[in-house]
Amino acid sequence: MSLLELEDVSVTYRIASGEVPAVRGVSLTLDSGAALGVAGESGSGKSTLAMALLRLLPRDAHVGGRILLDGEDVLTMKWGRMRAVRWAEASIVFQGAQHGLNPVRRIGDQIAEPLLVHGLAKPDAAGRRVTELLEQVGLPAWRARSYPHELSGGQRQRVMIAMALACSPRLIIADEPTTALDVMVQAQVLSLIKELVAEHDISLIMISHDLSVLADVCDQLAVMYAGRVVEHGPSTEVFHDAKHPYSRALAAAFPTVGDPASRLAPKGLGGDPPDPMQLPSGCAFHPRCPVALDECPTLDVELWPAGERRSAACVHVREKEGAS
Ligand SMILES: Nc1ncnc2c1ncn2[C@@H]1O[C@H](COP(=O)(O)OP(=O)(O)OP(=O)(O)O)[C@@H](O)[C@H]1O
Repeated sequence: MSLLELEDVSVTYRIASGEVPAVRGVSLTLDSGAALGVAGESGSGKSTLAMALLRLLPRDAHVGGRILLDGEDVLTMKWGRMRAVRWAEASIVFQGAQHGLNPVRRIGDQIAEPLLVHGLAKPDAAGRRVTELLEQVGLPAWRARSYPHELSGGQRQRVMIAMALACSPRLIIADEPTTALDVMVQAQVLSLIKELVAEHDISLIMISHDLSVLADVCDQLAVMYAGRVVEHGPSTEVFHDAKHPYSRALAAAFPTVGDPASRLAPKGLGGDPPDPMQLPSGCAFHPRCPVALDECPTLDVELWPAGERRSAACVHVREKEGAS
């Protein structure tokens, strides 16, 4: 049974100079207890998509399509219901934990807040839950009395994960949860996330530019380029045998988890990702594509089947798989 279904989701920012189509026609499903990785370079629309899931986007963002969380459309929910869903049913961990924590409040009070706000615990019980959550994320109970500046970056990210777990949500969205951390701490936080989602049967959407990290943690991968999903399938297959030339370049840039090369741009790709306000015609990837054909600039691109439970938006896949 799907916990989350995205049907033709699009997000357009309306700014003074025009419209920014940040997410274009994304359809994905996430089964209960499964982990989906969303990969792509900076600007591909990953964070916009994540924020759209919990309606956390600024007012100038216009969202289309349907986002069904356990069958309920997030986009048409009343605000009261939406607030109840956040933290309690789905929570989000952002990149750079230092920005997500209040610098002048103790850690324990911040972890307890979602429990108290949602009326899920009285102060005493919330205190006990904070101790339990700190233990789950590998921090001693006395850390509840610390302030954020007394913790390392990795510890702060653990606190953010404890907050995300506080109300026992069914879905956690982790947006580049380890990007700001050094390689060793990154590996520790990743294994913590893996362990927690498995133990608590939580569904996970994890966002990263690093395909190797996602392949390590997630069952399924969606690769985004210029606001669209260009490849989707089981993560190890997409990572080791990508069908789209963009996914291949991303996979080649991040050979193993935590590799220092993960800070580099995709190998073999010239140029930059396109400006969403001036998207190339046809397949938006064609100006950077090493295997582009004459027809790519005018191609009506879609996700074509690329083997069992796999799809890719590349003309070569369409030809090989015999789709039309
Ligand atoms: N508030 C906003 N107003 C206008 N455009 C925006 C806004 N937020 C994001 N964008 C644009 O939307 C596009 C997608 O941005 P988004 O942050 O979702 O990408 P991303 O893949 O998450 O990138 P990163 O990895 O750098 O966070 C980009 O072109 C970005 O400039």
